[in-house]
Amino acid sequence: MKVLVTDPIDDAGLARLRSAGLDVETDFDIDTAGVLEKIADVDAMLIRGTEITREVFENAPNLKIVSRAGIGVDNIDIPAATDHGVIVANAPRGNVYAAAEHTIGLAFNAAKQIPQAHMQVQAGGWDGASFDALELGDMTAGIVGLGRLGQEVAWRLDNLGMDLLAYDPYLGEARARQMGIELVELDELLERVDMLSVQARLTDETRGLIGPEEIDRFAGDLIVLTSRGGIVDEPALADAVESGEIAAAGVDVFSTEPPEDNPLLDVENVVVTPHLGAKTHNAQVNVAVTAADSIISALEGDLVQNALNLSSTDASSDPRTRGYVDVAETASKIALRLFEGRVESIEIEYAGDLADEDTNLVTAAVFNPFGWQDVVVDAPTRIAEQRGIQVVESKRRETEDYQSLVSITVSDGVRELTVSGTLFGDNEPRLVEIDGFRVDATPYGHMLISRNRDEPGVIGALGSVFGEYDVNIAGMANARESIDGEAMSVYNLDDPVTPELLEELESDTRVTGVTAIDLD
Ligand SMILES: NC(=O)C1=CN([C@@H]2O[C@H](COP(=O)(O)OP(=O)(O)OC[C@H]3O[C@@H](n4cnc5c(N)ncnc54)[C@H](O)[C@@H]3O)[C@@H](O)[C@H]2O)C=CC1
Ligand SMILES: O=C(O)C(=O)COP(=O)(O)O
Repeated sequence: MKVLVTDPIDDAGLARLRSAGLDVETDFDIDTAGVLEKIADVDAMLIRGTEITREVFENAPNLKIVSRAGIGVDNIDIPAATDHGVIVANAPRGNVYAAAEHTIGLAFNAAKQIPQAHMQVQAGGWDGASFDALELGDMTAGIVGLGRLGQEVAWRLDNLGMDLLAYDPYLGEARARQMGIELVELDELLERVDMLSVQARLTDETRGLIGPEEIDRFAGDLIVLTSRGGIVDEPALADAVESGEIAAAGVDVFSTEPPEDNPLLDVENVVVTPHLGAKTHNAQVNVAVTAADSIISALEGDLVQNALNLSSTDASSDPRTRGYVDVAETASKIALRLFEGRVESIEIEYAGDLADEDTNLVTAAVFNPFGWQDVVVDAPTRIAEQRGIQVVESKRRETEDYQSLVSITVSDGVRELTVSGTLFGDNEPRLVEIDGFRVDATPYGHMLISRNRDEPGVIGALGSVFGEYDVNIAGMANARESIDGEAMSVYNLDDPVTPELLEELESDTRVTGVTAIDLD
């Protein structure tokens, strides 16, 4: 069977593949177009940064796995892989220490202006007074994204004597407390910390998370970026360091790599490195071997420990639960978007016929919308609990109205919110309860959920606002608590919801809340 390797990896990984009897082709100069030319007879791909688009999966009839020798998988279209039954796997642990050390290295280099001083001395200069170094030990650091890498960075900063805060919407408070870290909202973090360290993964949610407004709000001196470009606005950061509002920055990752015309490259107090975080010998061996092992497991039909998606071949292996994988993921995504607290626990209830089935894959799907890199096919509950989120799974045979029902309840210990879904007729997903409202909504595409006072004219008024913004309503489900009480409307829209449209809907005093959710 043929494995195509499109990025340089340590020889240990290549040797592993060859010793398993696989035919290994390496082509490190290849781009996505080149992949398309070669992919027809390829069974597995081992990659790092090569972009793997939907088109690749569409033209790869034999492909079973794309294995990433590294952590970030933002270069792979995972939903497309899942649609085509292709497993996506990464190497989640192999380079974390290397990347954490690099983060600390960058922090010191930027704070102490070491590269600038080095260049001065090499050029014959000797003017220590021209540098204005920062001291890390007295600082409070704020970590955005307290996952594996964020936690390794936190541990090292803690040992330098720094106080620590973090922003991470998918981590339980108790877990952070165990590490001596205070979890706060992003705005508070920006106002309270001296050093900002960004270790979140790049997702639709984190892209542009730290934009010009957030850079402006940041009251500290130092920013370090080592997870992915695109999370922090580069021109705004460059301006802030150039003008001295922020003393220094250390940047390993860029929105486009290699960076082209990137303003960060022109600012003296921004120390840059060429995505160097993982490039230690140990890390390179680790990730190459892990990625190769995943390929061998997949091609031998064994469980792939580091699989990140529920490939449709797995999900379809049991037609009784297949449809519920999507229902559960959607219900979980909607619950997370609507819930206003921090999720400390999650209850997954299976009722009706589904209670008799093996629901492991359905449970794993519940965690897909959480912003974690490791999506938990193997042991979803254990991984959630490692992140400080309690999981309660329950099953009951009886349901009032449905053959099967999956209900997801998220809670912060005080408030809770439930979303329930089922399959109708020909496996058609339906949402039947959202936060106490009984609805009959089809989850797909651009959705908007509004809560409003149950008064005449409100729905018409909202409809006119959609019209004004040229957004067509494809479907709508309405539910209410009681006459004159609160009502909920769930819209399917042909067009995406813009921030301006949201603002206008919210400006109607009869509307108590609107949430836009994109499902594909
Ligand atoms: N510079 C380099 O060479 C390296 C970079 N990386 C990057 O680091 C990233 C993180 O890796 P891990 O920590 O292993 O992944 P992880 O999945 O363990 O951690 C990511 C964390 O981000 C959090 N998160 C998700 N959405 C968020 C949001 N909206 N706001 C704040 N936090 C959010 C998650 O809850 C999670 O705790 C990888 O995705 C990869 O892109 C990893 C290794 C080397
Ligand atoms: O593992 C990751 O996500 C990294 O960013 C490091 O990987 P790379 O050096 O780009 O292969």
